[in-house]
Amino acid sequence: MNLLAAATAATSPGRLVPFDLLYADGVRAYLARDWARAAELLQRALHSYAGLRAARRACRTACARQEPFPGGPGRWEAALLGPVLQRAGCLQRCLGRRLRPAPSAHRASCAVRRDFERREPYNYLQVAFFQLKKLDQAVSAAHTFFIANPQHLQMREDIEKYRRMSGVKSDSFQDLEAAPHWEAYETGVQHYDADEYLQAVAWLEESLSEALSALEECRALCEGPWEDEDEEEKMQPGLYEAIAAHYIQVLKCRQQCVLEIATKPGRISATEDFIPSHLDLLQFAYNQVGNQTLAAECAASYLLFYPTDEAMLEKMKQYRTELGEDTAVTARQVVTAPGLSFLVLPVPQDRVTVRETKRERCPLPFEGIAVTMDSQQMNGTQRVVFDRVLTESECKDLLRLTKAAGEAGDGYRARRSPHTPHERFEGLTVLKAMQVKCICESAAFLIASEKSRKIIESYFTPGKKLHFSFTHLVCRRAVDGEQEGRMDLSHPVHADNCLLDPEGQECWKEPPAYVYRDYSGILYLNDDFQGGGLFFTEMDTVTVTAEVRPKCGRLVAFSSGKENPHGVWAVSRGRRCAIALWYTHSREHAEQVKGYVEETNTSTSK
Ligand SMILES: O=C(O)CCC(=O)C(=O)O
Ligand SMILES: [Fe+2]
Repeated sequence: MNLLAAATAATSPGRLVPFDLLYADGVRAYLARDWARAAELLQRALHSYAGLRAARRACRTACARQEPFPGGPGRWEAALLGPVLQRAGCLQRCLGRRLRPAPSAHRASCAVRRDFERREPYNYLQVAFFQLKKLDQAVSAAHTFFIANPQHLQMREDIEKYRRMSGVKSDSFQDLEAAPHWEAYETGVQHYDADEYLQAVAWLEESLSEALSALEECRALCEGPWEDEDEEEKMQPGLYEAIAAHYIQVLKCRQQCVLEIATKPGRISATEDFIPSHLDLLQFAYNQVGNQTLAAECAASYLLFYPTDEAMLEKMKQYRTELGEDTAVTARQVVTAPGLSFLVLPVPQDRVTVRETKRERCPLPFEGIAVTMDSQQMNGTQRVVFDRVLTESECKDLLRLTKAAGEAGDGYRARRSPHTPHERFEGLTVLKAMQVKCICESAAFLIASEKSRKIIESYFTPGKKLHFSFTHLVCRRAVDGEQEGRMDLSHPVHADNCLLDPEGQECWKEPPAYVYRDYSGILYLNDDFQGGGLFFTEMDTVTVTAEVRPKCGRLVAFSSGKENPHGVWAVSRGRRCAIALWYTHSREHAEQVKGYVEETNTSTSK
C-alpha cells in the first residue's frame, strides 16, 4: 500500500491501517530526514498497533466467556479440542467484524512485532521530535523508550542531556505506555514514604485492583489460538501430544502474564512478591490511619503467602488483642481466589539451571521446578528427583479424578494388588480418564504427563525425542486389618525394562519385560499415608542405595535398565497415588492415540 492509500484508508471510520505499513513508511520518511512526516506516521503506527491490540483483547475476552460445548461420551479428543476450536472460530468471526481490512492484513512480521514490543518506534520518534524542536514530546518519547530499554547507552546519554537542558519540564519525563497499576503503585509508595497514609492506601488499593484486572485480561488472551506457536510444538506427532501442547502453551502464557504484570517496566526480572509487598505496605498504612480491621485483614492475607513470617505473626497477635479475640479476621477473598494466589512468582529460570556431574545443562522447560537430588546424591546413575512439578491444586485435581473414575465404575475398580494381598490397587489410563467426562481433571492428567515428559527429555536426553510408552495413574491402598506383622513390599524390587536375576547379577532384556522402555518417571500426588517410600537397590535387590519419600508434585525419574533396580515399601495405612510414566526413544513403541480413540469408540458403542 502506498502512503496515499494508507492515508485514505485511515480516514474512513472503523478502518485500521496495518501498523507495519505505517511503520515502514515512517522509517522511510525518517531515513529521508522528513521529520514531520516521520513523526506523523510513527505516531499513527503506534495508534494503530494499540487499536489492534484493543480489538484482540475485546474479542478474546468475549470469546473466552463462551461456554465450551461438551464432548460426546468417549470422544475425548473432541471434548478437549472442542473448546479450543470453538474459541478459534469465535475469535476469527469477532475480529472479522471489528477489523477493516480483514484480520490477515494485520499480521505483521515477527521482526516488526518485536520492534513494537521493545518500543522501538519511540526511539525514532524522539529524534524526529527533537529535530522538529518539539522538546517535550521528544523527552516523553525518549523516556518511554528508555523505560523498556534501560541498558541502551545512547538513550541514557540523551536522557542525561535532556535533563540538563533548560526549557525541559520535569513532568515531560512521562512513560506513554505505562501500565496503570505501576503508576498507581509508584504514587502509593511516594505517599507512603511521605507518611501520607490515607493517600497511600487509596493508591495501593488502586494498584492492586488494576493489577488483578490486567491479570484477568492477560489470562483471557492466553486461551489462544496463537499466531506463532513454537516450531517445536507444531512438530508434535500425535493428537495426544498436540492437545497436551496446547494446554501447556496456555499454562506458559499464564505464567508469562504474571511475569509481565509483576515486572516493573525496565527491570529484567519480576518483583517476586508483588502482592505480598502491597499487603505489607497496606497493613501498616491502614494501622496508621486507625483502621485496624483492614490492617488485620491485610496481615492475614500476607500470612497466606508467608505463613511463618515472624514480624507479621507478631503484628497479627497485636491486632487480635486490639480487636478482641472474638472478632473474626479473614484474609481477603481477592487474594485467595483460585488462580490468583500464583502472583507469588515461580523461581526465576536462572535459579533452576540443572547441574549433574559438573556438566551444565539447559534450564528446565518449566519455571519453578527444582532438582532436589541428582544421581550422585542418590548413589547411582541416571537418577533424579524434581520437586514442584505440580501445585497443590493440580494434585487435588488429579486425586479428584481418581475419585470420579471410581464412581463412574468404568473398568476402574480397586482390585487386589498384583504385587501383594495386603493392598488394593487402582489403575487409570489416560483413555479411561477421558471417558470419565470431567474435562478439567482429564486435562490435568494430560498436562501432568506431558510436562513430566518434557522435563525428563530435557534433563536426560536433550535433543532426542522421548515418546510416551505407557502412562498409568495408580493408587495403592492398605487393606485395613491386614497390616499386622506384614513383611512384604508394595512393589517388589525390579527393573523396568529387563528381568532381574539377582543371583546371576544379570538383567535379561527380553520379553515379557518391556524392553523398549528407556526412561521411567513417577509423579507423586500425595503424602497422607504410611509407608510407601520408593527405594533403589544394587543388582542384588537387597542393598538399598537411595530412598525417595513421595509427596505432591515430586517427580522421580531414572533410566529403565539394570542400573536402576527399585521397589516400593509396604503401604501400611491410607492410599498412595502417583502417575507412573514410561518413555521410549522408539517411535514404533510410542503410545498410539489412534488406537486409543478406536478402542474408545467400540467400547462406548456397546
Ligand atoms: O510407584 C512407585 O513409586 C514405583 C512404581 C514402579 O516402580 C512401577 O510401577 O514399575
Ligand atoms: Fe518400576
